[in-house]
Formats: sequence, structure tokens, C-alpha cells
Amino acid sequence: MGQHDLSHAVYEVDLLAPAHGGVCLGRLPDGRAVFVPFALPGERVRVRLIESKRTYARAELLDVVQPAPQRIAPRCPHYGLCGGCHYQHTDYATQCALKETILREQLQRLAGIPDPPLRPIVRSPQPWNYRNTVQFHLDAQGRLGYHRADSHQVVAIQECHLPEPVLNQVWPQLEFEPLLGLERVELRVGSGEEVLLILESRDPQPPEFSVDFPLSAVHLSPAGTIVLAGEDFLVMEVLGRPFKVSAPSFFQVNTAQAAAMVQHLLDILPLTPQTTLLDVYCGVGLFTAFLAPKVGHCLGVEVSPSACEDFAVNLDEFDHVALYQGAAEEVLPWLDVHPDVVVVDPPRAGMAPAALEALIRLEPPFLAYVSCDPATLARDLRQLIAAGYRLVQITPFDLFPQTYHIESISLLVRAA
Ligand SMILES: C[S@@+](CC[C@H](N)C(=O)[O-])C[C@H]1O[C@@H](n2cnc3c(N)ncnc32)[C@H](O)[C@@H]1O
Repeated sequence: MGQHDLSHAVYEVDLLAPAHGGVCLGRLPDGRAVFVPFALPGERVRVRLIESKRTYARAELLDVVQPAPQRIAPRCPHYGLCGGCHYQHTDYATQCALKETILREQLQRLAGIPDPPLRPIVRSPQPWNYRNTVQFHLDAQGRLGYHRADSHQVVAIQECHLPEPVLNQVWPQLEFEPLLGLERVELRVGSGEEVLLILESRDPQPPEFSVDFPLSAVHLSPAGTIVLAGEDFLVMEVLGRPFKVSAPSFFQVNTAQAAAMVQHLLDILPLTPQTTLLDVYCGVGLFTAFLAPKVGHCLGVEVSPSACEDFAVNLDEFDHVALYQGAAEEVLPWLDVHPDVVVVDPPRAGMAPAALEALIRLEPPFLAYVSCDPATLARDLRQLIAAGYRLVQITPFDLFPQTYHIESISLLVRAA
């Protein structure tokens, strides 16, 4: 609490630009930046400060005094309270335009690229009901909900417009006893509409639940995986190719957009039978499976034991594919290969410094950086550019409509 702590002070501000994180930038009377959620550039809004720092403040939206023409009524009654969606107050075309603007701004300001070679965003074919997976938390009464924005408090929900329709048939039927100690309840749907329920807790004892729907169910705890019903995996199909995805393994949540990203990698990467390809953070082998047939030699790096097991099944037909199980920051420094093409697809935190440094030492001529966070992408691009790489193009893919998340694929080439 310093001299700038003006918590609860109310202001009327004009919003100037969208910013990363689902907020809009305005200026307080003292010139400091203020970030406001659920608003649009060009709007005049009344806000109350919730955090006040020396150089910036964060505020909650009280009223929209002058709305932007792009403002629409949100579809969901939980919008604004539930932390899952950030852009339901505007149409899908505007959401996509906001994401392009934000990505450009992050690349300019954080990566130091004055004129980023940004391609148009690839829109999600479904702006609603596109998620093949959904993760809930339980409130004290055992009801399913999501975290409130910026909080771990659970908002029980009655409807959600992001999961695929099958998931929306199943989750309202799930019933749990109160205070079960479950950390997460996840539902996934496979390409054959089979449903997998994943219950996560620290307690090794599987919880009781009831549902009137044929599904597979597993319990994940530090003690391991217990199959409660059916299988412990799903089959996800992308571009006609099936992928085994076990309960703890990562898979892209928007299947149609996963296919678009695979196709984009096939289009932009120079792959020949002489190419050595390295796929870092390869998961269950989504990208590797489509790129491997084009190259002479292929290596994957992945830390999750479950994803590695799935990778071995999914890429079993290829003799020229090898997998290193371990953290990229531990595997890459010891790798004795000279890849021609590298694909990296790190988690939101971006690449660990040791992984990025080791990657630069491998000197791949071509690098595709698949990112789900523009800020950590920009940070890593700055280092790659300093090491002699040039950003040739970057294409955003909207994997997460109604939310602020921005996926993108950057193509970099190394100066000779
Ligand atoms: C965004 S996912 C991408 C997976 C895959 N490319 C796909 O599209 O399905 C990131 C993957 O990196 C793995 N991972 C996370 N941290 C890692 C690390 N330090 N080293 C290697 N893999 C890691 C995760 O288990 C996950 O499978």
C-alpha cells in the first residue's frame, strides 16, 4: 500500500487500445495506464480501481458510458463473473481483429520487431462449442464450476457455450458429493463422440460420482492412474489420422484448428527426404506424424511419460522416428544432431532459457515456433533474432474464440 494506492477510486476513462489478457488500455487523469476488462477500444467507461501501482492500474468495469458499435450482448449469463471468457461482448470478426492488433503490438514492443510480417488470423470454423475438452472445479456443494477471473473462487455454472455439444449433454448430469477434495474434473470427447471423464485429486482414493451416460472414467492422483470405467484414453482424429490420447496427455482443444495448424506447417516448412526434423514439445506426436513421411530422419522431445507412450503408439509405423523422453532444457544441450528444420510448441511459459540457448547452438536453418502466448513468444523471438534468426512470417490461429488466448505459428530462418 503506497501513496498510489487509490483502491476503489472511480473514474470515467476513454479506452484507447486492446491489450494482452482480454483488457483495454485507457489513461487515468494522472497519465498512468489503466487496464479495463470486458470493454472495447473507442468506448468511454466508468471504472473502479482494483489495483494501483506507480506506473499503471487495473480496474473493474462499472458501466459503459458510450459503447462501441461492435458491442453486443453476451450469450452466456455467467459472462463477466466466470473467468473463462473475455470477448463475448463483441462479435467474432472484432475478436479476431483484436487478436491481430494485440499480437502485432506484443511483437513490436516485446520482440523489438517494428513491422511484424503478420498474416491474417485463421478463424475457427466454430466460434462456439468448439472445445473437445473442458475442465471444471467443484464448489463447496459439489457443483461444477469455473474459477472467477483472477481468483480461485469457484463460480457454479448452469451453462457454457464453449464445449462441443456432446460434452454439454454430459456435464450437467454429473453429480458429486460435497467436499470431495477433487482438484479438477475434466471431460474430453473423442472423434467417435466417446467421452472420457478425468477426476484429479491429491487423495489416492478414487471419489464417488454418478452419471447416466456411457463414458470412460479415470482417477489421476500422485499415486497413479486408476481406471474407473471403460478405457484410459480417447482416439482423436486429425486430417483422417487417429491419435491415441491418454488421460494425462496434452491434446489441442480445438480439433478443426489443430488440422489447420498441421496443414500450415506442411505448407511453410521445406521438407525433403534429406531433411532431419526435430519436433520439441511434441506431445502425442500430432505434428510429427504428418511431417515424418516427408523427411529422412525425425526426432521428438517430450517430457510427459504418458504423451511419450502415446507417441510410441501413434508413430509406430515409422522406422526413422526417434523420441527423447525428458525436459527440452535437459535433452537439447546433449543432442548430437544438426537438424535442418525444428518445430517447437512449448507450453504457455515459452521455452526455458537453457532450452532456447541449446536450440540456438544447434543452428537449425529453419524454425517453426508454435505458441499459445504472445508475450512469451515475443520474449523468445527477441533472443532468436539477436542470435541471427529472421522472422519470415507469423500466422495467428484462433483456437480459443470468446477468450483472449492467441495461438500462432512463426517461421524463422537463420542468416547464412
Ligand atoms: C502445447 S503442448 C504441444 C504438444 C504437441 N505439439 C501438439 O500439438 O499436440 C506442449 C507439450 O510440451 C510438453 N512439455 C511441457 N514442458 C516440457 C519441457 N520442459 N520439455 C519437453 N516437453 C515439455 C507437454 O507435456 C506438452 O505435451
